[in-house]
Amino acid sequence: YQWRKCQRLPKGPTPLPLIGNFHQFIYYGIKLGSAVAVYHEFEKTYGKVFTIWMGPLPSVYISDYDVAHESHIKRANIFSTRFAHGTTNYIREGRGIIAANGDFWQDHRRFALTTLRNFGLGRNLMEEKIMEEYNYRISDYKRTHLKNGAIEIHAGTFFDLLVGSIINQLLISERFEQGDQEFEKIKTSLALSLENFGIIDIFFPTAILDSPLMKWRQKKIFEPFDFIYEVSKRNLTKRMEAVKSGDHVIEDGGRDFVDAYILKIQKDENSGAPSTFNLETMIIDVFDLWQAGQETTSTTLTWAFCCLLNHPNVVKKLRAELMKLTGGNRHVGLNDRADTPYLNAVCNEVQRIASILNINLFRKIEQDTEIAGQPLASGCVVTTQMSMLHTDVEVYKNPTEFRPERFLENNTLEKKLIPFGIGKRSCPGESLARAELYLILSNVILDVEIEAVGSIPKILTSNPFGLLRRPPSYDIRFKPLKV
Ligand code: HEM
Repeated sequence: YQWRKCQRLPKGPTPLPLIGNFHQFIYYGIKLGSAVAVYHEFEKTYGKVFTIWMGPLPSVYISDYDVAHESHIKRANIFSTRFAHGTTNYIREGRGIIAANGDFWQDHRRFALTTLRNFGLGRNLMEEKIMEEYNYRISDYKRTHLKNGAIEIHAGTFFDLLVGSIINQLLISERFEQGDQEFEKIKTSLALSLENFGIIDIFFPTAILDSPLMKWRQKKIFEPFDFIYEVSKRNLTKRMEAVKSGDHVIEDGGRDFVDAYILKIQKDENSGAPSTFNLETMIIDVFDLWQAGQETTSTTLTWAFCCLLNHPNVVKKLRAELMKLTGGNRHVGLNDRADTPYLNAVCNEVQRIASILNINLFRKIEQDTEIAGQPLASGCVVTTQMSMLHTDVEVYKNPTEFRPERFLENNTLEKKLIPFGIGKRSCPGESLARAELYLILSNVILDVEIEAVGSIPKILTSNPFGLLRRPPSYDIRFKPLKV
């Protein structure tokens, strides 16, 4: 069966029955030190589209931009079904946005995009919200973490609180404060989960991962998801009850995502039409948006400042551009984007170096087709592996080097940089994430001098085989700028 199936799939290392290519993966993993290095090793032999068998399931990896474009955009109808097995489907059970498919997915993704856009995603209102949280967080840390006139903070915690509060304000108009027990519990359990998260969590059916057989690892892996779900459920049920009792009045389309969702539930109920919008699906949608919007952006910002601490020359050039633009008299805004070529290049290079997903989310192929002249059998899963694309030596010379100038020297590179994925399932939070990265990075550099507390963190991930490529953990000092 396996041999026959291989004939209808792109070439790849020879799989064994049941275990597929796990043994080669482990061998090369030990030898080369990271999942991305293993993929590149296979790419050397089999080309930019190849198959790796994850146990009995064949998964096809694409590491070429043109092939990704051809499949995920031009033939989006075949390449847009999410493969949501394992932990991806835990709690969600085909609901929400990340793990849903078909009409449910389309309705909920469209609703999320429209609602977030109405609340200013990609517009000035978004900038106001991000800057308000940024200014609040800086003044709060000035109050609690000032040492010899400088703020000393753990970079990851600072960005977690800042980004977590931005998305929380959008969803439910609440900010997290330092020392918030719930937030700390989410973050510590999420960190533990991500450290233990492995390839089996993507490919094993949810029923097995959640069965007594796997009890020994469930607490580590599932705890944060259970907890985030419980917190969302409690807060959203409270809001729903407050609306019913008249304690919370929704005016002018509401002030946040949850208000807009409650209006949508009421509208659908009144119309009597069948609807998938209710309290339970609201909890899952919020659960998805919060998780997808918090860890990703915070991780990227932590990578950004790790890169900048290692490259004071880049900070100098960046600050010179921003000072020239603003005269040091105002903050940088989203309308400045056309006038900040160097800052734009820095943001691009940060996202390339960070490439936060070692393993991108998968799509499922439900009909026989072909890809780059190779057959693709129904039943396999496929993904564009951005972690490979962004480290392709043919596109990015010395890919491990942080050098924003490469984007200024070659304007075709930006098109090939796809940190938010490609096609219909690409990230709906892209404009929010881009705005956060642009505004926070530029305004920190404009406002303060940055310094590592202790030794400068190396630009190296702490978990080269995890799903999320986590940045190093480090403390940073924000010192008043010498004029
Ligand atoms: C730097 C920050 C971020 C990065 C790098 C990122 C990256 C990604 C990637 C690679 C995907 C998968 C695309 C695919 O299937 O090919 C994705 C999906 C998704 N992202 Fe993001 N993301 C970020 C921030 C956000 C934010 C801020 C939000 C929420 C406001 C968000 C919400 C989502 C959702 C809901 C999906 C699932 C989309 C679907 O299946 O239709 N992300 N993201």
